[in-house]
Amino acid sequence: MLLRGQLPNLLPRLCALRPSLAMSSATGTFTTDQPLNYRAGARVQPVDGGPTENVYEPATGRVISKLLCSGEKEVDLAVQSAKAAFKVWSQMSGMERSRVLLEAARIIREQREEIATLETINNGKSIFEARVDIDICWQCLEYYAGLAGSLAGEHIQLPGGSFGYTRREPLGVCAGIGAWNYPFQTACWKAAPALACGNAMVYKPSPFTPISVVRLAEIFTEAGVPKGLFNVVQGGVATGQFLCHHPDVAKISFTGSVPTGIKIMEMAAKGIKPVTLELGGKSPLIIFSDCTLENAVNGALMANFLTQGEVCCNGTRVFVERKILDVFTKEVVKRTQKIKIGDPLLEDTRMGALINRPHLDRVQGFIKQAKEQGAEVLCGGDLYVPDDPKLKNGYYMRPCVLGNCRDDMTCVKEEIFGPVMSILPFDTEEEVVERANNTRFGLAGGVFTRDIQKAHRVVAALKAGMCFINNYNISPVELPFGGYKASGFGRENGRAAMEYYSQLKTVCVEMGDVESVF
Ligand SMILES: NC(=O)C1=CN([C@@H]2O[C@H](COP(=O)(O)OP(=O)(O)OC[C@H]3O[C@@H](n4cnc5c(N)ncnc54)[C@H](O)[C@@H]3O)[C@@H](O)[C@H]2O)C=CC1
Ligand SMILES: C[N+](C)(C)CCCC(=O)O
Repeated sequence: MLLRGQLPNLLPRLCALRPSLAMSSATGTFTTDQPLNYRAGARVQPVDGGPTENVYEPATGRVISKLLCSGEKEVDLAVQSAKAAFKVWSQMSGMERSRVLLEAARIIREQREEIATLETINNGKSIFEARVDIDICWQCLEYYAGLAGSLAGEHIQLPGGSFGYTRREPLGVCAGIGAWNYPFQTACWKAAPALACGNAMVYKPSPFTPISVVRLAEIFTEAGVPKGLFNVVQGGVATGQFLCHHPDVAKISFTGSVPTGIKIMEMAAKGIKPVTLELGGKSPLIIFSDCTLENAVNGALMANFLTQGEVCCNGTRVFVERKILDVFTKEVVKRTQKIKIGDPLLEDTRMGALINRPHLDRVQGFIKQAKEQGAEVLCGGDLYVPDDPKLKNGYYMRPCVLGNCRDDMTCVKEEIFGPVMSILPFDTEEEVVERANNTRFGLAGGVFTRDIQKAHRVVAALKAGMCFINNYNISPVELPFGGYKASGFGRENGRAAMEYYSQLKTVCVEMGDVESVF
């Protein structure tokens, strides 16, 4: 096999030693040479594996696997495998599909520690957070299992005893393309509603985080989906393009950056395919002086520092009413300085490593530019070098709070996708709503206040798809999630997602004779 010999120290082969993974894994030990594509119910190497990419452990900078990018032939085989499984799965009742999805949820729950560990090793986020991510995944599958049985149309009476009815039908083979910040979760958010509606899926994770999604594919098979219902192709731009252009792909659900989202939409336009786009953001978090300060501070930390700040819906523009600017800022800085950075597999770590060196450099570049434009670094922003020698090549930085910010600064306008919070004072509600909406993005927004009328008034005025009152960045799977404006369209989670993975057929039934015009 191609990978044998390329990675001399392949022990422990944790994927192979599954049940004991959680116990035996430590930062700096994991490697795998298992194939990372999944097709027709099994791990496979791509038939036309193109360029090889290194897969890294962000905590140490070590290569943990090699990725073979799938070519056009492999993508086609995955789509054909999905097409065959779709024939079986789409004919099953919602209740039958529900049982399989519930079993998948159960297995994820059972293997929570193992999956969270894989996620931490490949993404760099803390194990504490990864466990929460995995909990959201099984909850998502449970939720859509619950909805699968109630997918139904309407009956509409027409004159003379005639009637019509609608059927909610699956679309066919759906393509899922994901980013690297929530690898397993993004796949679940797409697969759960897609499969509940009777679709099949070919999923392409980010080439930076290819590892955990293959476990999801194995779990679906173990749970009893027809072989080929959920396939994984690995690769970057070219593989994604083959998938989007494939004539048998009926829908594309994409999570990633705005520029790629535009390309996805262009490709979808050529094939008249529906798309769901979950894109970037630069969301506002508005702190009024009548808030509960401790909650607002906690909310600001939640809004900025989960997953090293690599979160699309982060509230990175923190607008603070001037009256409490000093006390809020002091408290936020104090709490930010206390965040424990380091080995993400340690229980008490709360911030791990950023995804890779180029991204860390990019985030550092934003901070440098912010300083040049007049922002003041109130804390952090510099590289963090852990004491543990095995972590010395990891991609760490200290979470950063920027003061003295203005709306026209780059750090306030552009998505940084790193642990960088910008604090902006405001004086009136009217002013802050206008400034909050003055962005091309519209993914999320938040408000902290004890005045319920003001809270509802402000979120009603925010041009954003996901708004929080007195909290931030929690993810109940029952609630639809998605953006306004350049942050995309379509929704994941909640009942709404069922709309985006099904199509409506109308059947008009004549009970009398045909009255012809001719
Ligand atoms: N709204 C949301 O739910 C989320 C949005 N994001 C956004 O994603 C970005 C960071 O993620 P990245 O992986 O760097 O984004 P990206 O846009 O570079 O890549 C996302 C995915 O698209 C694939 N891809 C890239 N070019 C493609 C092409 N031409 N055709 C088909 N596929 C292609 C990549 O391989 C990857 O799997 C941030 O802007 C962030 O805001 C990230 C997570 C969630
Ligand atoms: C889970 N949550 C809400 C923190 C983030 C989900 C969206 C993303 O993939 O960035």
